[in-house]
Amino acid sequence: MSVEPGIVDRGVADGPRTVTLPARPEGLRISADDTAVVVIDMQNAYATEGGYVDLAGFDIAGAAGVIGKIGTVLDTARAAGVPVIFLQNGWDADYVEAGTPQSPNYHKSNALKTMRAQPELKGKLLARGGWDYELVDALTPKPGDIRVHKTRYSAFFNSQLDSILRSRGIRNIVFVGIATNVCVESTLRDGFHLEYFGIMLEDATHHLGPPMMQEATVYNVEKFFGWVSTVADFCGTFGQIEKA
Ligand SMILES: NC(=O)N/C=C\C(=O)O
Repeated sequence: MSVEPGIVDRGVADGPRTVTLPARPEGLRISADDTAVVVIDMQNAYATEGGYVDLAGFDIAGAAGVIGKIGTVLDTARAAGVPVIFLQNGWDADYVEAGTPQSPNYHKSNALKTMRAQPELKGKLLARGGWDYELVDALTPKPGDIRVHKTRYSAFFNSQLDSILRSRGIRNIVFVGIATNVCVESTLRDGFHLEYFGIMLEDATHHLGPPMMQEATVYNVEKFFGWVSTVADFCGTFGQIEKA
């Protein structure tokens, strides 16, 4: 249902916790009461030199730049009483959760491939309990934030995420994190099929691979799976809301 041209409004009640978030292709009329921020995989593995994607040969130069932006988004969300949910990607220390050679993950995961090529890294990459798996220091969760473990690219697959969101009445998910074109996009797409409204803050996400990967996901989200907004627009709207 769209009551104003250029605004998607599914009928949320007006009130001090309802905002119109500027986004593409339309603005979204949403309430802080049914919105959560989901932070995808801001772990040393993906955002710190010496972590998995760096060791696997990806360029992580741009990753550090999103950490501060995500911090700003999270401060705004917490002040507005919007739940903050951190996803952490990886497996148990014995890699049972990573799958056997019968799993495509065994063959496609660049972390598993890197450890097979460099056996001295075994047990270090994306293993729960280790430095690589930990969230970057600057984004340490605050009291009230929620952490969710995941074992595949989509945060909805075999995780607690869906029930955590449903039990809080969440309908809108604001996505930040790494990597735009892998775990962010996979999760936003699965969320679409589960009837969540997915909003990606484009300047608080970072891609793996060439810059066109960021552009491709922005295009996909805007055109097919959700909405694209920015840190300034999120903070400019949700920043006006006070905790209930
Ligand atoms: N967090 C991600 O987007 N991860 C991408 C690749 C991987 O985990 O191997």
